[in-house]
Amino acid sequence: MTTKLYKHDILDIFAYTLSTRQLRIENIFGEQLELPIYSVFFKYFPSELGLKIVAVDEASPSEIMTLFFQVLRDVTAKNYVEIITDTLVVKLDDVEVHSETLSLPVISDKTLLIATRNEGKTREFKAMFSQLGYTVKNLNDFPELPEVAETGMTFEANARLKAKTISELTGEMVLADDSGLMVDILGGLPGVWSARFAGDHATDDENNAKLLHELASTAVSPDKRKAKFHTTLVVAAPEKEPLVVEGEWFGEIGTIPKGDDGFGYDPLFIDEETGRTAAQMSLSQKNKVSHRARALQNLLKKWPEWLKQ
Ligand SMILES: O=c1[nH]c(=O)c2ncn([C@@H]3O[C@H](COP(=O)(O)OP(=O)(O)OP(=O)(O)O)[C@@H](O)[C@H]3O)c2[nH]1
Ligand SMILES: [Mg+2]
Repeated sequence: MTTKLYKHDILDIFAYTLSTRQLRIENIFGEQLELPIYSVFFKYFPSELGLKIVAVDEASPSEIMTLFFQVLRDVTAKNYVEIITDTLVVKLDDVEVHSETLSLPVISDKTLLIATRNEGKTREFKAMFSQLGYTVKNLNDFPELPEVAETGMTFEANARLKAKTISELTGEMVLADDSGLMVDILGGLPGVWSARFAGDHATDDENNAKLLHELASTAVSPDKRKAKFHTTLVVAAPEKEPLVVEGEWFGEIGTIPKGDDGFGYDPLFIDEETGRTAAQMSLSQKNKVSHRARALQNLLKKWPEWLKQ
Protein backbone atom coordinates (compact mmCIF):
# COMPACT_ATOMS: atom_id res chain seq x y z
CA MET A 1 0.00 0.00 0.00
CA THR A 2 1.61 3.28 -0.95
CA THR A 3 0.94 6.46 0.92
CA LYS A 4 -1.38 8.94 -0.75
CA LEU A 5 0.36 12.26 -1.01
CA TYR A 6 -1.72 15.38 -0.75
CA LYS A 7 -1.13 18.29 -3.04
CA HIS A 8 -0.65 20.79 -0.22
CA ASP A 9 2.21 18.69 1.25
CA ILE A 10 4.21 18.85 -1.91
CA LEU A 11 2.98 22.30 -2.91
CA ASP A 12 4.44 23.82 0.27
CA ILE A 13 7.81 22.14 -0.27
CA PHE A 14 8.17 23.08 -3.90
CA ALA A 15 6.59 26.51 -3.42
CA TYR A 16 9.51 27.29 -1.08
CA THR A 17 11.91 25.88 -3.65
CA LEU A 18 10.48 27.91 -6.49
CA SER A 19 10.43 31.12 -4.42
CA THR A 20 14.10 30.78 -3.48
CA ARG A 21 15.06 29.70 -7.01
CA GLN A 22 18.04 28.10 -5.35
CA LEU A 23 18.07 24.68 -3.86
CA ARG A 24 20.81 23.46 -1.56
CA ILE A 25 21.03 19.70 -1.41
CA GLU A 26 23.85 17.63 -0.03
CA ASN A 27 24.74 14.70 -2.21
CA ILE A 28 25.65 11.37 -0.69
CA PHE A 29 29.28 12.42 -0.45
CA GLY A 30 28.45 15.42 1.68
CA GLU A 31 29.06 17.87 -1.18
CA GLN A 32 26.69 20.80 -1.18
CA LEU A 33 25.04 21.10 -4.60
CA GLU A 34 23.58 24.48 -5.53
CA LEU A 35 20.89 23.60 -8.05
CA PRO A 36 19.37 26.48 -10.02
CA ILE A 37 15.77 25.34 -10.06
CA TYR A 38 14.23 27.08 -13.08
CA SER A 39 11.25 24.90 -12.96
CA VAL A 40 10.23 22.06 -10.78
CA PHE A 41 7.08 20.50 -12.10
CA PHE A 42 4.87 17.82 -10.81
CA LYS A 43 1.39 16.58 -11.24
CA TYR A 44 -0.87 15.05 -8.61
CA PHE A 45 -2.70 11.94 -9.77
CA PRO A 46 -5.23 10.56 -7.27
CA SER A 47 -4.22 7.12 -8.48
CA GLU A 48 -3.17 3.94 -6.72
CA LEU A 49 0.44 5.00 -7.22
CA GLY A 50 0.07 8.22 -5.29
CA LEU A 51 1.97 11.20 -6.62
CA LYS A 52 3.69 11.09 -9.98
CA ILE A 53 6.50 13.54 -10.39
CA VAL A 54 8.41 14.89 -13.34
CA ALA A 55 11.46 17.08 -13.10
CA VAL A 56 12.35 19.51 -15.82
CA ASP A 57 15.53 21.30 -15.01
CA GLU A 58 19.01 22.35 -16.11
CA ALA A 59 20.53 20.15 -13.40
CA SER A 60 21.30 16.53 -14.24
CA PRO A 61 18.30 14.26 -13.69
CA SER A 62 20.23 12.12 -11.21
CA GLU A 63 20.67 15.10 -8.87
CA ILE A 64 17.00 15.99 -9.22
CA MET A 65 16.01 12.40 -8.55
CA THR A 66 18.19 12.42 -5.44
CA LEU A 67 16.39 15.58 -4.31
CA PHE A 68 12.94 14.12 -4.98
CA PHE A 69 13.66 10.93 -3.08
CA GLN A 70 15.03 12.89 -0.14
CA VAL A 71 12.05 15.26 -0.08
CA LEU A 72 9.48 12.56 -0.67
CA ARG A 73 11.00 10.24 1.87
CA ASP A 74 10.88 13.05 4.43
CA VAL A 75 7.27 13.82 3.56
CA THR A 76 6.00 10.29 3.30
CA ALA A 77 8.60 8.08 5.01
CA LYS A 78 8.00 5.88 1.97
CA ASN A 79 10.37 4.95 -0.78
CA TYR A 80 7.88 4.15 -3.49
CA VAL A 81 7.24 6.82 -6.09
CA GLU A 82 7.04 6.52 -9.79
CA ILE A 83 8.84 9.14 -11.83
CA ILE A 84 7.08 9.34 -15.16
CA THR A 85 9.03 10.03 -18.32
CA ASP A 86 7.06 12.79 -19.93
CA THR A 87 7.11 16.47 -19.17
CA LEU A 88 4.16 18.18 -17.59
CA VAL A 89 4.37 21.89 -17.11
CA VAL A 90 2.60 22.42 -13.83
CA LYS A 91 2.45 25.92 -12.42
CA LEU A 92 1.55 25.76 -8.78
CA ASP A 93 -2.14 26.04 -9.40
CA ASP A 94 -2.91 24.96 -12.93
CA VAL A 95 -1.78 22.48 -15.51
CA GLU A 96 -0.71 22.86 -19.13
CA VAL A 97 0.64 19.76 -20.82
CA HIS A 98 3.74 20.09 -22.99
CA SER A 99 4.77 17.31 -25.30
CA GLU A 100 8.55 17.29 -24.84
CA THR A 101 9.70 14.05 -23.37
CA LEU A 102 12.45 13.96 -20.83
CA SER A 103 14.15 10.60 -20.65
CA LEU A 104 14.11 10.29 -16.88
CA PRO A 105 14.36 6.61 -15.99
CA VAL A 106 11.42 5.21 -14.12
CA ILE A 107 12.57 4.09 -10.69
CA SER A 108 10.30 2.49 -8.20
CA ASP A 109 10.38 0.22 -5.20
CA LYS A 110 14.02 0.05 -4.43
CA THR A 111 15.69 -2.91 -2.85
CA LEU A 112 19.26 -3.49 -3.88
CA LEU A 113 20.90 -6.90 -3.41
CA ILE A 114 24.65 -6.70 -2.79
CA ALA A 115 26.41 -9.96 -3.76
CA THR A 116 28.53 -10.05 -0.61
CA ARG A 117 28.64 -11.73 2.77
CA ASN A 118 31.08 -9.07 4.02
CA GLU A 119 29.16 -7.09 6.63
CA GLY A 120 31.83 -4.37 6.68
CA LYS A 121 31.20 -3.57 3.03
CA THR A 122 27.44 -3.94 3.48
CA ARG A 123 27.43 -1.39 6.33
CA GLU A 124 29.12 1.12 4.03
CA PHE A 125 26.77 0.43 1.12
CA LYS A 126 23.70 0.66 3.41
CA ALA A 127 24.82 4.14 4.56
CA MET A 128 25.41 5.27 0.98
CA PHE A 129 22.30 3.84 -0.70
CA SER A 130 19.81 4.64 2.06
CA GLN A 131 20.28 8.31 1.16
CA LEU A 132 18.94 7.44 -2.27
CA GLY A 133 15.93 5.64 -0.82
CA TYR A 134 17.30 2.15 -1.43
CA THR A 135 16.97 -0.72 1.02
CA VAL A 136 20.14 -2.82 0.88
CA LYS A 137 20.15 -6.61 1.36
CA ASN A 138 23.16 -8.94 1.13
CA LEU A 139 23.76 -12.67 0.69
CA ASN A 140 23.47 -13.28 4.43
CA ASP A 141 19.76 -12.45 3.98
CA PHE A 142 19.57 -15.31 1.43
CA PRO A 143 21.58 -18.22 2.97
CA GLU A 144 20.24 -20.55 0.25
CA LEU A 145 22.31 -18.68 -2.36
CA PRO A 146 25.72 -20.27 -3.08
CA GLU A 147 29.20 -18.89 -2.37
CA VAL A 148 30.62 -17.67 -5.70
CA ALA A 149 34.19 -18.98 -6.22
CA GLU A 150 36.41 -16.00 -7.00
CA THR A 151 38.45 -17.66 -9.75
CA GLY A 152 39.20 -14.38 -11.51
CA MET A 153 42.70 -12.90 -11.60
CA THR A 154 41.39 -9.33 -11.53
CA PHE A 155 38.98 -7.35 -9.36
CA GLU A 156 36.72 -6.82 -12.39
CA ALA A 157 36.63 -10.52 -13.28
CA ASN A 158 35.64 -11.43 -9.71
CA ALA A 159 33.06 -8.65 -9.39
CA ARG A 160 31.51 -9.65 -12.74
CA LEU A 161 31.39 -13.28 -11.57
CA LYS A 162 29.68 -12.40 -8.28
CA ALA A 163 27.16 -9.95 -9.81
CA LYS A 164 26.25 -12.09 -12.85
CA THR A 165 25.91 -15.37 -10.94
CA ILE A 166 23.63 -13.93 -8.24
CA SER A 167 21.59 -11.85 -10.72
CA GLU A 168 20.96 -14.95 -12.89
CA LEU A 169 19.97 -17.02 -9.83
CA THR A 170 17.61 -14.39 -8.38
CA GLY A 171 16.45 -12.49 -11.46
CA GLU A 172 17.24 -9.32 -9.47
CA MET A 173 19.43 -6.30 -10.14
CA VAL A 174 22.61 -7.09 -8.15
CA LEU A 175 25.64 -5.04 -7.15
CA ALA A 176 28.95 -6.80 -6.48
CA ASP A 177 32.13 -5.29 -5.07
CA ASP A 178 35.52 -6.92 -5.47
CA SER A 179 38.12 -4.96 -3.63
CA GLY A 180 41.48 -5.24 -1.99
CA LEU A 181 44.63 -3.64 -0.74
CA MET A 182 47.57 -3.22 -3.14
CA VAL A 183 50.98 -2.53 -1.58
CA ASP A 184 53.58 -1.05 -3.95
CA ILE A 185 56.65 -2.79 -2.51
CA LEU A 186 54.80 -6.15 -2.61
CA GLY A 187 54.16 -5.70 -6.32
CA GLY A 188 50.49 -4.93 -5.70
CA LEU A 189 49.86 -7.84 -3.32
CA PRO A 190 47.67 -8.89 -1.58
CA GLY A 191 45.34 -7.48 -4.36
CA VAL A 192 42.55 -9.91 -5.26
CA TRP A 193 43.86 -12.24 -2.53
CA SER A 194 43.33 -9.62 0.22
CA ALA A 195 40.61 -11.61 1.95
CA ARG A 196 42.81 -14.74 1.91
CA PHE A 197 46.30 -13.15 2.37
CA ALA A 198 47.06 -15.23 5.48
CA GLY A 199 45.20 -18.32 4.24
CA ASP A 200 41.79 -19.44 3.00
CA HIS A 201 39.81 -18.66 6.13
CA ALA A 202 42.07 -15.95 7.51
CA THR A 203 40.66 -13.41 9.93
CA ASP A 204 41.26 -9.67 9.53
CA ASP A 205 43.78 -9.86 12.42
CA GLU A 206 45.70 -12.70 10.73
CA ASN A 207 45.76 -10.79 7.42
CA ASN A 208 46.99 -7.65 9.18
CA ALA A 209 49.69 -9.59 11.07
CA LYS A 210 50.92 -11.14 7.82
CA LEU A 211 51.01 -7.72 6.15
CA LEU A 212 53.11 -6.27 9.00
CA HIS A 213 55.43 -9.29 8.83
CA GLU A 214 55.88 -8.99 5.05
CA LEU A 215 56.78 -5.30 5.37
CA ALA A 216 58.88 -5.54 8.53
CA SER A 217 62.03 -6.69 6.79
CA THR A 218 61.75 -4.73 3.55
CA ALA A 219 59.90 -1.51 4.14
CA VAL A 220 60.96 0.49 7.13
CA SER A 221 60.65 4.05 5.81
CA PRO A 222 57.09 5.40 5.14
CA ASP A 223 57.86 6.07 1.46
CA LYS A 224 58.45 2.34 1.09
CA ARG A 225 55.01 1.55 2.57
CA LYS A 226 52.88 3.22 -0.12
CA ALA A 227 49.60 1.39 -0.83
CA LYS A 228 46.13 1.86 -2.24
CA PHE A 229 42.72 0.29 -1.81
CA HIS A 230 40.98 -0.66 -5.03
CA THR A 231 37.30 -1.42 -5.59
CA THR A 232 35.59 -2.56 -8.77
CA LEU A 233 31.78 -2.42 -8.63
CA VAL A 234 29.65 -4.31 -11.12
CA VAL A 235 25.87 -3.99 -11.40
CA ALA A 236 24.19 -6.87 -13.23
CA ALA A 237 20.52 -7.23 -14.13
CA PRO A 238 18.61 -9.61 -16.38
CA GLU A 239 18.70 -8.59 -20.10
CA LYS A 240 21.29 -5.87 -19.49
CA GLU A 241 25.01 -5.51 -20.12
CA PRO A 242 26.73 -5.20 -16.70
CA LEU A 243 27.74 -1.72 -15.51
CA VAL A 244 31.40 -1.63 -14.36
CA VAL A 245 33.06 1.18 -12.38
CA GLU A 246 36.05 1.40 -10.05
CA GLY A 247 37.58 3.61 -7.38
CA GLU A 248 40.96 3.87 -5.61
CA TRP A 249 42.13 5.33 -2.31
CA PHE A 250 45.82 6.14 -1.79
CA GLY A 251 47.77 5.97 1.44
CA GLU A 252 50.44 3.94 3.19
CA ILE A 253 50.70 1.03 5.61
CA GLY A 254 51.21 1.96 9.26
CA THR A 255 53.50 0.07 11.61
CA ILE A 256 50.96 -0.38 14.38
CA PRO A 257 47.15 -0.83 14.05
CA LYS A 258 45.17 2.28 15.07
CA GLY A 259 41.41 2.88 15.39
CA ASP A 260 38.38 0.71 16.08
CA ASP A 261 36.08 1.54 13.17
CA GLY A 262 35.91 -0.03 9.68
CA PHE A 263 37.01 -3.57 8.84
CA GLY A 264 39.81 -5.59 7.20
CA TYR A 265 43.09 -3.69 6.88
CA ASP A 266 41.54 -0.35 7.94
CA PRO A 267 43.59 -0.14 11.19
CA LEU A 268 46.81 -0.23 9.16
CA PHE A 269 45.77 1.88 6.15
CA ILE A 270 46.83 5.52 6.65
CA ASP A 271 44.87 7.95 4.44
CA GLU A 272 47.34 10.13 2.50
CA GLU A 273 45.21 13.29 2.99
CA THR A 274 44.57 13.20 6.73
CA GLY A 275 47.27 10.94 8.11
CA ARG A 276 44.56 9.00 9.96
CA THR A 277 43.97 5.30 9.51
CA ALA A 278 40.71 4.24 7.87
CA ALA A 279 39.76 2.68 11.21
CA GLN A 280 40.19 6.07 12.92
CA MET A 281 37.48 7.50 10.62
CA SER A 282 33.75 7.37 11.30
CA LEU A 283 31.56 5.53 8.77
CA SER A 284 30.43 8.82 7.20
CA GLN A 285 34.00 10.17 7.04
CA LYS A 286 35.27 6.98 5.36
CA ASN A 287 32.22 7.01 3.05
CA LYS A 288 33.34 10.36 1.69
CA VAL A 289 36.89 9.39 0.70
CA SER A 290 37.21 5.61 0.39
CA HIS A 291 37.79 3.56 -2.76
CA ARG A 292 34.20 2.27 -2.36
CA ALA A 293 32.80 5.84 -2.10
CA ARG A 294 34.75 6.96 -5.17
CA ALA A 295 33.59 3.93 -7.13
CA LEU A 296 30.00 4.66 -6.09
CA GLN A 297 30.37 8.28 -7.18
CA ASN A 298 31.37 6.98 -10.63
CA LEU A 299 28.46 4.54 -10.53
CA LEU A 300 25.88 7.26 -9.79
CA LYS A 301 27.06 9.24 -12.80
CA LYS A 302 26.44 6.28 -15.13
CA TRP A 303 23.41 4.79 -13.34
CA PRO A 304 20.53 6.79 -14.99
CA GLU A 305 21.84 6.03 -18.52
CA TRP A 306 22.42 2.36 -17.69
CA LEU A 307 18.92 1.96 -16.24
CA LYS A 308 17.43 3.04 -19.56
CA GLN A 309 19.33 0.27 -21.43
O1 LIG B 1 40.48 -2.55 5.55
C1 LIG B 1 39.79 -2.67 4.56
N1 LIG B 1 38.93 -1.66 4.23
C2 LIG B 1 38.16 -1.71 3.12
O2 LIG B 1 37.38 -0.80 2.84
C3 LIG B 1 38.27 -2.88 2.31
N2 LIG B 1 37.69 -3.28 1.16
C4 LIG B 1 38.19 -4.51 0.89
N3 LIG B 1 39.08 -4.84 1.83
C5 LIG B 1 39.90 -6.04 1.93
O3 LIG B 1 39.85 -6.76 0.74
C6 LIG B 1 39.06 -7.94 0.94
C7 LIG B 1 38.06 -7.89 -0.13
O4 LIG B 1 37.92 -9.15 -0.67
P1 LIG B 1 36.56 -9.35 -1.48
O5 LIG B 1 36.27 -8.14 -2.31
O6 LIG B 1 36.57 -10.69 -2.14
O7 LIG B 1 35.51 -9.30 -0.31
P2 LIG B 1 35.11 -10.45 0.74
O8 LIG B 1 35.65 -11.76 0.27
O9 LIG B 1 35.50 -9.98 2.08
O10 LIG B 1 33.52 -10.45 0.60
P3 LIG B 1 32.70 -10.71 -0.76
O11 LIG B 1 32.23 -9.36 -1.22
O12 LIG B 1 33.63 -11.35 -1.77
O13 LIG B 1 31.58 -11.62 -0.31
C8 LIG B 1 38.34 -7.80 2.25
O14 LIG B 1 38.11 -9.04 2.86
C9 LIG B 1 39.32 -6.95 3.01
O15 LIG B 1 40.33 -7.77 3.52
C10 LIG B 1 39.15 -3.88 2.72
N4 LIG B 1 39.91 -3.80 3.86
MG1 LIG C 1 35.45 -12.29 -1.67
